[in-house]
Amino acid sequence: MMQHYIQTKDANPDCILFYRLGDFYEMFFEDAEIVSKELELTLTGKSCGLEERAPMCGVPYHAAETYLTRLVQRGYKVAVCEQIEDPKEAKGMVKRAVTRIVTPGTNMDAMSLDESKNNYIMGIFFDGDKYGLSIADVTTADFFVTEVDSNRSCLDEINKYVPSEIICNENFTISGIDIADLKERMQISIAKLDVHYFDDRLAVAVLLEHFHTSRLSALGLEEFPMGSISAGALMKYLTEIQKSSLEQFNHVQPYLNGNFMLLDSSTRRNLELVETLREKQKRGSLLWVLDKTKTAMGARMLRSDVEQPLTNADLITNRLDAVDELLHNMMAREELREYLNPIYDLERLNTRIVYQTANPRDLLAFKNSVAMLPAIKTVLADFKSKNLVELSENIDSLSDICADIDAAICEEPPISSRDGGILKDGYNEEVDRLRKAKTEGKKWLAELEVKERERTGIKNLKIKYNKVFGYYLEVTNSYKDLVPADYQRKQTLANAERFFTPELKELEDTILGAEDKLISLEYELFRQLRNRIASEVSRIQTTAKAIARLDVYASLAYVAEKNHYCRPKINTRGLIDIKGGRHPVVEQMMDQQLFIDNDTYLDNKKQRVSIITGPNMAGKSTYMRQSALIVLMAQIGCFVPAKSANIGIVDRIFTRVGASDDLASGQSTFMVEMNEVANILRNATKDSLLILDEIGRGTSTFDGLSIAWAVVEHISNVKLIGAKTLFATHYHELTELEGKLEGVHNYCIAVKENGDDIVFLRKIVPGGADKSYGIAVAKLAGLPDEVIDRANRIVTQLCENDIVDLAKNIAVEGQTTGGKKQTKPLDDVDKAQMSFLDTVSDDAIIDELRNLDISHMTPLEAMNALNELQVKVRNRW
Ligand SMILES: Nc1ncnc2c1ncn2[C@@H]1O[C@H](COP(=O)(O)OP(=O)(O)OP(=O)(O)O)[C@@H](O)[C@H]1O
Repeated sequence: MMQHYIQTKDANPDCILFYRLGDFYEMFFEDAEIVSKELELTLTGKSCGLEERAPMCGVPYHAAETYLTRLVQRGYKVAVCEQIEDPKEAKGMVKRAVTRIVTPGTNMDAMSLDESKNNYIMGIFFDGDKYGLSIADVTTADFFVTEVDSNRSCLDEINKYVPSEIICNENFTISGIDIADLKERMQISIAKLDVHYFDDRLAVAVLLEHFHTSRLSALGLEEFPMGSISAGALMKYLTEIQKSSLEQFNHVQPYLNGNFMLLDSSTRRNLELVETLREKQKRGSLLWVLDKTKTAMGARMLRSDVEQPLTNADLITNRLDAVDELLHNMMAREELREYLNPIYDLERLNTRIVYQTANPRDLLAFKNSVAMLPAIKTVLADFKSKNLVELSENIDSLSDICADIDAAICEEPPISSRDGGILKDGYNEEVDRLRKAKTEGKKWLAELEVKERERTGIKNLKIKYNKVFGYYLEVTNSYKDLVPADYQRKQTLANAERFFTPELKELEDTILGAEDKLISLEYELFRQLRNRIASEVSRIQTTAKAIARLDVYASLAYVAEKNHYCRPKINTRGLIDIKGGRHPVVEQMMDQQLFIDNDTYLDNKKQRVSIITGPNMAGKSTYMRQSALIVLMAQIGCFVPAKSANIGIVDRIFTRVGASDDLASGQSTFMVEMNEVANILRNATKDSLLILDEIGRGTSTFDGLSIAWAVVEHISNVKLIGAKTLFATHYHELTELEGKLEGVHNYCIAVKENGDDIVFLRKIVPGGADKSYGIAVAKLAGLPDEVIDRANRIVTQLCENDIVDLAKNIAVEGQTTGGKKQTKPLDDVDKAQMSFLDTVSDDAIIDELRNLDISHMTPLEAMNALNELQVKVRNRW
């Protein structure tokens, strides 16, 4: 055995070997050490004919999947070695061989995985220029193929799918990203495969053969040569490690990035689409609000919809029509949701059936789920919208499969398919006959027990059974003397003895013979039934997808009704006009009545950029995110939290919000911010929506202000970008851009002053904010009075210093541009003002400057006034 173990391990060096021995899987040597450490199991030793005992660790057969899954989730690969019938030998001859390899991306044990998430494995083929990508979920049989041409887009795709495993060619790199880092931080298992996997002819041949076609165009892949190679390599890898064909993959979905709204990874995170930024949990995300699905399939589909909004107006409108119809047919919708409720994860059940791991209870669950389909079809028959009609057509009631399972499997079958007791009486004559023999045998045993008690006078004589000795007569020591001579001893215990008689032996043969035959016959019939269902894989899958889609529409309709959403109009003119918009998540977190709604208006012409000012905590971020989320929700085909909304389709949403860390570790917050801004400026188009929150905050005030200013100039310029933009800032100077740059307008979030305190009105109004109120907000937050007083004094000093600096600048500018010499040192505002006067020969400006009463202005007003003068001076010279 040990020799075979070592050979098998040598053939699978990167796997932990689960070696089946009887009722246990055993691991040896370093595998045993890893398993005992990771799973906190006892490490023992086994001699196995070796001189020294080999370190050994074991897990029971029935619990192996749980242990195996835990190892795989930690990034290990596990090879499972079992006894199988040797196809080369006569029937009944067995050998030990690796039956499957389980990797993070191919772990099908749905019990221990989050069913609302897909478990993706991704293939990447990089030729130094482009990335060919293929993405598969072994359990749900989703299979996507695409190509991207920049490392950023490749990273975005990885972030979109968050695969558990990536297989790639040797050349794979993403410049600027350390692959080891990707592995570590995103917990992705990455395997670089041998070059022959990615051989273009071989890989494409694997793909074509799998789909029984001779042309890539038949799969819609003619435009994806790189993606096809990656798909072929992935297919080959999966076939090899699963040691079986991939029958469930009967469909490949190529997609062009242009079919979906592009969301880069930071935007996906910032908008908290499927999990919150900080806690990384679903509660508090957009998905949390929208997901009222009843099935795991529906939950998965909604999640991927949220991550991939559409860009095609017709497709969006069709989805909205379906949601609309379900919204307005409340009774029918709720009836449908009732029917969806008991439906199990048909996609995962289907895969278990195909992989022959489905047990009798799985088939029963399958039957109970499928039993709902005719009722669903009946209710759907009254619906008229295109997508619902199509769904109804795609739902096969699968009544033949349901009838087959119903005829065969009993009401409460065991979990294991090898324990017997699976089939209904009357399903198979031979099963019925053997069952009778078995029950009759039990009756005979009871009769024999009574007879022997009477014959021997041993009152507590019992006929018992165990796996090692079979049936035996047990006599306690107190009756030992009454044991007749024809009893043959089988075993002696401390307080009893066990015997058998020829009659008991004969009975045992009949009963156990019947039992063994019955178990293997039941298993065989169960297997036949399972294989028959597996041959219908494609019908089941189409139905499962249609049910998932119906569940998504019904969930969106339910949420729209419950949360008072409206149907968005969709336009392709680039107009975004939201009246009374609300933040879908924030309004759920508070009493809905308390959320103050706001309008958003952006277009491709006069209203491209909104500069939004307002104190901290006023609601700027909430407002900007809500606008982005409403656009995104509309493009998913979902109703939106607003009184009315007209949404011009956007090709991308970019966000730059707050401080965030990124995969590109080792960079400062400001560096990350600038990287993201650079990415936006490079990739945004006139059809994009940009949410920029406090750009430039991470550096010194004047550098930050200058960067923010230049960014707005660049974005608003139609020749350069011209994207629709919401730009929140604490740099009030930026409000000067209104009127200077075409399409730029000021908005602020209103607050009311109440003595030293402020009241947040949360309403967005045209115009710029006059003050920043930072210290007032700090006071609201409960900072001690002495700190607040000190902060007020410091801010006054700071602002005055700024004014001195500014005045100095003006003066110096005056010297150099006006030609007059200025030698006096300048160290306060008055001096600056005087010296400035010396340099200026223009009477009008001198008068203006003289009349400036800085001491009665807020520091900011003073700065602005001096700024304006500076501009005037410059313009004159
Ligand atoms: N329209 C609204 N109605 C009711 N409450 C709101 C509204 N908008 C925001 N809020 C509340 O105000 C809080 C602060 O909002 P937000 O973070 O958007 O402010 P901000 O102006 O971006 O602040 P900062 O400049 O400090 O980042 C939110 O957490 C929310 O509870």
